[in-house]
Amino acid sequence: MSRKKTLKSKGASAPAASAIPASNEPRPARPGTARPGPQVPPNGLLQPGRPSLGGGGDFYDVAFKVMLVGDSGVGKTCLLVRFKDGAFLAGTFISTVGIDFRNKVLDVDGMKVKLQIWDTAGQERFRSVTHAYYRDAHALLLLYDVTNKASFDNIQAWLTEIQEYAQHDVVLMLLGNKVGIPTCPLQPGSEGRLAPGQLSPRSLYQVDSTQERVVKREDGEKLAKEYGLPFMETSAKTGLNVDLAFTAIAKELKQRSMKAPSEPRFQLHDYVKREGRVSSCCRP
Ligand SMILES: Nc1nc2c(ncn2[C@@H]2O[C@H](COP(=O)(O)OP(=O)(O)OP(=O)(O)O)[C@@H](O)[C@H]2O)c(=O)[nH]1
Ligand SMILES: [Mg+2]
Repeated sequence: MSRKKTLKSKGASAPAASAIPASNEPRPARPGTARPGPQVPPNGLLQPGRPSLGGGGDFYDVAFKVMLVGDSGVGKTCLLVRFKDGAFLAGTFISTVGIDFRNKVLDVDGMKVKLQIWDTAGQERFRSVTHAYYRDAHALLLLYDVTNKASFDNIQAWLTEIQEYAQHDVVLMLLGNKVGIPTCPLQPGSEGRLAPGQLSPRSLYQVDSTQERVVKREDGEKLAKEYGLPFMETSAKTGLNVDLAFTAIAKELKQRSMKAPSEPRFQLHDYVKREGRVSSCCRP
């Protein structure tokens, strides 16, 4: 049985996701504290306007659990901090111990959608801790680092793990992190897209740091296509596509949770392809 076939069928015709009820929310762990797996949420949407227990009193209509996974050092914690606080954790790399979570409420087409985002430790020694959390995740963001080939090569192993521990209908997205926004002159209003002829060939593989890109965008796209996954390149440092990745997940989960959607079905793949910014102009 090929992985491609199995994983493709995971995302295709998934049933409605079950939302997390406010009363069953796990309480926030102290940063760096390993905790046992949370309770399985029962089916059903939340009552409109229920306050969030773990999110500082934010109001929301529906809540979902999202998990960040991938090798140690790919930028999971930084991606979450960028999304939650709009900041970049530069400086010394402090590896996550166990698991931690942050909440953020998004306005998705008039509905308050709370994402409870679990930041897992990428280090092998914490794998057994994180396994316990997969089963309740509604969505997974699987990251690799475009400056670290091993982190890309390990994606297949992560997919096998996801297949083993996550729900069959989990929403899954592949992200290549640490890409850069081009530094050459931009056309007005074209942030992230460059005018033709303004880049040197080196810029094709630009990253947002002094590290060299070793995983081409095309390789990420190819792998994602092979497994039927939506794909984007991101930068926790510059914020490139970070909000978009979480918004896309929130839109997909919200749509799935609605019994009889009034609007046309949300197309996750098309959305990220259409809205995603690229880090080089040399690609149509
Ligand atoms: N240039 C650049 N550096 C980044 C980016 N994201 C993270 N980093 C750096 O990469 C290192 C690792 O980032 P983390 O977010 O802690 O990595 P992690 O995936 O959470 O690692 P674990 O907690 O060990 O699983 C840190 O030094 C960050 O500053 C990015 O988008 N661009
Ligand atoms: Mg971390």
